[in-house]
Amino acid sequence: MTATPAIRFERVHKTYRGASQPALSDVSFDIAPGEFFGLLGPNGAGKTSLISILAGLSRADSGRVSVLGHDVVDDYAAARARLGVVPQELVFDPFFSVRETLRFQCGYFGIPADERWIEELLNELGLLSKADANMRQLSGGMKRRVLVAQALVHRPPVIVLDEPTAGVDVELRQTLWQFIARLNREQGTTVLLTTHYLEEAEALCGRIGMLKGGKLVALDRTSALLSGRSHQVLRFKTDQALPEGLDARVTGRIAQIKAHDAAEVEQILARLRAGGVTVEDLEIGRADLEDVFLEIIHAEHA
Ligand SMILES: Nc1ncnc2c1ncn2[C@@H]1O[C@H](COP(=O)(O)OP(=O)(O)OP(=O)(O)O)[C@@H](O)[C@H]1O
Repeated sequence: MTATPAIRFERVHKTYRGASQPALSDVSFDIAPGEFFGLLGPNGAGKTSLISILAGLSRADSGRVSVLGHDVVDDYAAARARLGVVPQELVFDPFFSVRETLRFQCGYFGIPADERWIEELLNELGLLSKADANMRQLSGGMKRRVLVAQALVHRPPVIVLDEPTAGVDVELRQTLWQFIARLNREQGTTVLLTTHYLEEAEALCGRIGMLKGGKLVALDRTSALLSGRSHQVLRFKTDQALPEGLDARVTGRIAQIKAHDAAEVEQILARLRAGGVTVEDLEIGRADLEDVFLEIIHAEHA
């Protein structure tokens, strides 16, 4: 018998009132207990809609979603108790202190406040010095740390993070990921993450699903997604315009061009030379998740 999935999405459909296109269309996949799973997709792909349905904040038109076997509609309280959700938006009661906010959250789940765990969360997330400050006195980054602590205070076996590092500084990103990775490794906590930082997803997630226009267009182990790309990527800096017909991705001064083998690398370099393009800091690397992502998202029939 296979284990009950930590999260199961079964044929989930959702069309918002007045919308011409469905936000989610027949989305089905499972996340196993203990997985670190990344949900990726461009703006408007449906990631937040799917997470809102999972968290019981919104209803699917059809299909089912469950958390450790508990349906998020029919068995809402049991499903919600097993889930820790870090939402994208910062919403708080400004009159509570950080510590009160965390205690209050325990009350919401009908469990007594576990003071030792609250101290540990405050410590791990760098919030100890702010524990008695009112929420309204905190910076945006500090508020985001509280959101994470709030999601974890009832020790959920499954945590969902919706773009937790959008607009946060490098230090918080590192603190947050070290802590979440440790929960995943040591306690077997299942993690579902959405992010626009593909290097984060590549570093952390064992498996990745990609949504596009409300449909699941890729679902595989991160290593398989990366190794499935046989090509390499030429990266360099230049101030000049590239010759016509070179399929390059250009970001500011940095250009990236796909090459399938050494001969193609030679050809590309020859064309750049012939076009009078001076290149700096040339390197040849393997395709990264961003290349895979762009390839899948831009695939005509995906
Ligand atoms: N409350 C709503 N009412 C109407 N349409 C909505 C609502 N929420 C989302 N949508 C639409 O549903 C689609 C999916 O949006 P969703 O926010 O789920 O995407 P996303 O992948 O989370 O995007 P982002 O990366 O920008 O956060 C979009 O077309 C969006 O405009």
